[in-house]
Amino acid sequence: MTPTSITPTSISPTSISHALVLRGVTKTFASGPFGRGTRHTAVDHLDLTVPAGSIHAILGPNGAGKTTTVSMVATLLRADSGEILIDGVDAVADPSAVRGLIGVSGQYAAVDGNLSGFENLRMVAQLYGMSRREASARAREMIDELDLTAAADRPMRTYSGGMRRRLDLAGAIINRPSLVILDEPTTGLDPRGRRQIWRAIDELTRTGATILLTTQYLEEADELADDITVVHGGAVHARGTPESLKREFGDACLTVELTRTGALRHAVDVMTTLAHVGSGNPEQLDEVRFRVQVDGGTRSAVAAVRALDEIDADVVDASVTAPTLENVFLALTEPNERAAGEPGDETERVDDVR
Ligand SMILES: Nc1ncnc2c1ncn2[C@@H]1O[C@H](COP(=O)(O)OP(=O)(O)OP(=O)(O)O)[C@@H](O)[C@H]1O
Repeated sequence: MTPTSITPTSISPTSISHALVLRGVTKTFASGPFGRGTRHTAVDHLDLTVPAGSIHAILGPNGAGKTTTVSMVATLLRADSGEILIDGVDAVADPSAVRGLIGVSGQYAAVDGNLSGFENLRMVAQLYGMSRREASARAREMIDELDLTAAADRPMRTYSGGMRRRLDLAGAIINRPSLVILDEPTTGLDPRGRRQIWRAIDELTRTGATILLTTQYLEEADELADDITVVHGGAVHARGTPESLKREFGDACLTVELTRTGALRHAVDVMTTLAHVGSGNPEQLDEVRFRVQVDGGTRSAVAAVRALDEIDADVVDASVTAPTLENVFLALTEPNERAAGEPGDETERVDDVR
């Protein structure tokens, strides 16, 4: 993974090369027969900048507009308005030029199930205009890189889900695109299959490729992404590095275990009075444990434990867990989104971005 850290507004257009720029991109769909019903805005004035060679993840709940966004970047859908630039080429005005610059996952896995993985890839390479010899060499190279050597000459219909995904990824990158678009590349894979794809994606960035990724798996974004944009209702809600988002929007959690005679109810009542030191509402986990968010990290965890000590609560164990991207996701996409604090150095709220 490239250790790039960006602050979108702090990057001057000349200071860094952007593989992908979206400005004010909007897409609406009409409902009802013949598209005559009400219009629904799937993507709403979306701005995004992705530095060359980095991995950018778009996160959001179902229906947030992720697939619509990547489909517009992939020239599979036309934006209603706004600008999409890939390596400086306008995807709306010149989609065919852009198609030579991008690779899109999900399009190659089922080319022909009776052909072997190698034959499928060679065919895709030839479709990109490579000679048969060049296509064969490139297909073999991809097969080896994606760990498919042993199965290369078997009919593709015998491949497992994970192998198909890797073959699909090989098809998406066989033409050495500068921007690779991966829409939920590991959905449905088991943990081993997922990790194999992660390794392949990581390897890909070493060749200088830029990756735009959507995923439902927060640990996937955490593992792979240099930067994350959280979208909700078609608009950007926040963006930053995984770490800056966790710092800004995720809360650490204090879990406390008392002895059986440790007066849990009383302890929980005391916790509810500690909002002034950054504790949230305590949640009772069982008859001896409760959990409470501690906005102020260690400081509020220490204050909480002190308060328990003052009431002789018989604490057996108290541990603080670091915020996760899941906390961030939930905080930013819940229906009554909490009023998040001021943006940190590396994290932006949508109001700051537009
Ligand atoms: N072709 C279409 N016609 C009408 N509405 C559409 C169409 N495609 C998407 N939408 C709507 O646009 C919104 C965004 O959909 P999109 O598929 O981009 O979301 P998503 O974030 O990818 O969701 P998911 O995680 O469920 O795949 C949704 O409300 C969806 O119903």
